[in-house]
Amino acid sequence: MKGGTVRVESKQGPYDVTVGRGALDRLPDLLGEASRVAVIHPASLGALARRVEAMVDRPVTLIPVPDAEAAKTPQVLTGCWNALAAAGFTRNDLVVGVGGGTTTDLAGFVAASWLRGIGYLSVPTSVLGMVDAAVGGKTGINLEAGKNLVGAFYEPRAVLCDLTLLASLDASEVASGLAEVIKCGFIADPEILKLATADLADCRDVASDRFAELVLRAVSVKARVVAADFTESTSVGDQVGREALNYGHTLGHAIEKHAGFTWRHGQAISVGMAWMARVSRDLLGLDGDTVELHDHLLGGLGLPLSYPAPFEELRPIMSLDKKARGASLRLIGMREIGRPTVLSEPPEPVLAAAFGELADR
Ligand SMILES: NC(=O)c1ccc[n+]([C@@H]2O[C@H](COP(=O)([O-])OP(=O)(O)OC[C@H]3O[C@@H](n4cnc5c(N)ncnc54)[C@H](O)[C@@H]3O)[C@@H](O)[C@H]2O)c1
Ligand SMILES: O=C(O)C(=O)C[C@@H](O)[C@H](O)[C@H](O)COP(=O)(O)O
Ligand SMILES: [Zn+2]
Repeated sequence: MKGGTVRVESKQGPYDVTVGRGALDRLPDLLGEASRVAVIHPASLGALARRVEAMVDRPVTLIPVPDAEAAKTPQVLTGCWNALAAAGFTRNDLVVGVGGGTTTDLAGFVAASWLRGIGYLSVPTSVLGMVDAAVGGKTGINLEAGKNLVGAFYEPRAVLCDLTLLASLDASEVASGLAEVIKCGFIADPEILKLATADLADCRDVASDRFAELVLRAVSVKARVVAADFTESTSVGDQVGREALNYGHTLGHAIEKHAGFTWRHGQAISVGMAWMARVSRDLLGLDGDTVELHDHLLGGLGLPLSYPAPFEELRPIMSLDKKARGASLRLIGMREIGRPTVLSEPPEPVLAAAFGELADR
């Protein structure tokens, strides 16, 4: 399998996510009525941004932004708004986000907020961007206080996942994106876990058929989940909607904040999933083999399974998680593979002990 198209039928959809080598060639057909196009990209991907500019037959404003989480700040957001104002962007114009998940989160929010919403086209260039961040309409920025605290649900008109763009990505970035793929396997698609178990090295090869199938499967999981619960509002009792995609993220986001946003998102949620597997074993009866499978797959992909800080320093940060309600912590746990569930007000000693177990491995 070398690629394919997944349709996202969300509340603001429908739109297509095109996965494959050469997917970027579709871009000129997706410009619609735009009089102008802004290309928001990390400065380090300037050559790619200029390649996109050359594909556009109308005025283009290139907006370079910092790399990684440094892009997701109020200051950078303001800089993007000012660039659109200077170039006279109007309601029919288009923002194109070209970059990893940090860039597409930022660019999507620029599009969502400029004139209360203009067209947005997403060109993710990292594994994580393709399998998760660019799909499903969560856009936004971080604050000093924590991850993704300001943003909007705002869908793109299309997502172009050109697998050839991944050739220049570091191995650690590939692994970071695969953490979200493994997450999709645990919450909704056991075939992902089988594909990964069969050949972990092949999973990390962005030119392999196995890799392309993993991307498509993860995008399909995300499309199904957001179609059923776009604004993350249908979890009832221990039944879980879009919040399932947050498996491993309560601790993961706390680690990112604690590390001053120097840890990659995928690395942080890897620790978060290893932790949640243990919490789920202790509180939801998840079997030991599935806990082991977390360690085997995540560790085997080169992802971390522990974080070097006392749990007491991470726990207060977790209270700012979007799933929390008032003083009550709500986690996404798992009863078995494919059966995520909401875990409300989990006993604190269990949380601390599970974290200690990771350090002792
Ligand atoms: N909106 C969502 O639903 C959603 C989902 C998952 C993650 N996220 C967010 O996504 C972000 C993480 O995304 P990420 O892991 O892509 O990080 P990133 O955007 O920081 O990209 C990782 C690094 O790879 C570089 N890079 C990107 N594409 C490249 C390429 N083709 N060649 C060489 N280098 C390249 C980037 O410049 C950066 O240095 C986090 O902020 C996370 O919170 C959002
Ligand atoms: O799309 C979703 O919903 C997710 O939760 C996907 C996550 O992988 C992603 O990291 C997302 O940005 C987390 O969002 P947040 O609402 O917890 O900030
Ligand atoms: Zn994530």
